[in-house]
Amino acid sequence: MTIPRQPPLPLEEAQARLIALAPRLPVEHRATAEALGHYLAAPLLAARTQPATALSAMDGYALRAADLPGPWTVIGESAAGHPFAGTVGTGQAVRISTGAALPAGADCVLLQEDCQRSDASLTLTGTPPQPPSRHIRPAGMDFAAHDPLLATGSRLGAAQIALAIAAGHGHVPVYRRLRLAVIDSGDELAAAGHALAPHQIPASNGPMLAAMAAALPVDVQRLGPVPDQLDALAAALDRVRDADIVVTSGGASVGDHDLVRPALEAVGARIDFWRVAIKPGKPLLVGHRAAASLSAPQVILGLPGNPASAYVTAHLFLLPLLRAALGAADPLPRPLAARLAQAMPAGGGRTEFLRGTWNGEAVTLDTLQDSGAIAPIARANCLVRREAGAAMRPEGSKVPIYLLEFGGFA
Ligand SMILES: Nc1nc2c(c(=O)[nH]1)N[C@H]1C(S)=C(S)[C@@H](COP(=O)(O)OP(=O)(O)OC[C@H]3O[C@@H](n4cnc5c(N)ncnc54)[C@H](O)[C@@H]3O)O[C@H]1N2
Ligand code: MOO
Repeated sequence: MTIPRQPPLPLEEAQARLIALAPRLPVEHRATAEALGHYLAAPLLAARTQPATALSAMDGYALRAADLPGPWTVIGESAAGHPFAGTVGTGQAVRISTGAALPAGADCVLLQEDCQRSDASLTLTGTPPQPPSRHIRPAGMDFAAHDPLLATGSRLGAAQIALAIAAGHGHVPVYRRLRLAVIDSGDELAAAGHALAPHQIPASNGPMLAAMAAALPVDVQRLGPVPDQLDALAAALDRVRDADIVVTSGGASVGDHDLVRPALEAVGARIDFWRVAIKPGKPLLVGHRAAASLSAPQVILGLPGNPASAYVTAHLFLLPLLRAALGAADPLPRPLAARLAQAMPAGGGRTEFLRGTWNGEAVTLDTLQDSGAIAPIARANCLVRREAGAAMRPEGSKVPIYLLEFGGFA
């Protein structure tokens, strides 16, 4: 099967078509403490009220605001985890610590710095709290039972895990971990750490792509480097039949040894589209094939071999595909506006993603934008977007940038 030669797709259309192919993974109930990086498969409602009862926010004395300015008689203590059993009556106070339950009858916490205690008697020496309830956290201040807390598709980071656990959820519904196969291909490639002849280079794309996926709940299987032979590539694709998603790098272009497309056809995959109007990354290839062991067809993403092309297309296509399959509500990278520290030359025929450095105020473009260069992608902390045919932008103009976090680890 050959695909008709069509013009490269516009970026947004290609991204939408790829995301529409994302396999939906089965839902599982995972221990919340072990769900870091997963996306919620259902909305999370509070299963309890927090705090369940009014608590003191400070160390001091719980008393009745109507009794101000005192004096009081201290009748007991409420410590965190050890509430006072009785009721605070007129002229009475209870010693209270931060996080302890406010005793019945009390509606004011006086800071210990603002009073003086001698045995059971307590007198005001400073300013009473204004309003009197200032140091009290009312029941339900954080959330109440049945409150919606996190929407479907929210990602569980440290704070979201804390919230889910505080809201009474020991387990959360998430999609199961995704199986990703990463294949390096090319006769010139040698596995990391091997001695190299001058015509060889280390296969760096596979480890790079695996590292980019590692921040997501993904199990990565790496293969290769696979030689530029149709049967070797087809055999590698056969070995990864059980993966939810397969990503290759290299061999996606028009050269005599660019065999990813024929290999996909040889293993019965359907090509969805080939080539996107972006620089770097034009020869991107997308296909899929049915697999008996999978509930959804496997998606195969053929990234270009040039390291900067593979890196940029992984940000624009691979990570969004993984996020979509894992249930993200918002899988595409989101740009922010940054000021150019220098003029940006006019754009060419494709939408470009230039390697740059943003210092919090302005963005500087790398002087080396060759898609075969790895040093600039390691220096960059952002990609600067330049539309096809864009006019020259003077220094100080606002341009869209995509932050790369820590070398793509986000
Ligand atoms: N006549 C044309 N030539 C090329 C075109 C074109 O339209 N017409 N497109 C160019 C563009 S754009 C790109 S991008 C590259 C991509 O080609 P491939 O995806 O087929 O990649 P390869 O040729 O296999 O490799 C390109 C380059 O990258 C190095 N490479 C490959 N795999 C790895 C790896 N795993 N780790 C590190 N480096 C890797 C490889 O050695 C090559 O130097 O095609 C242009 N050509
Ligand atoms: O698209 Mo290629 O990635 O320009 O070098």
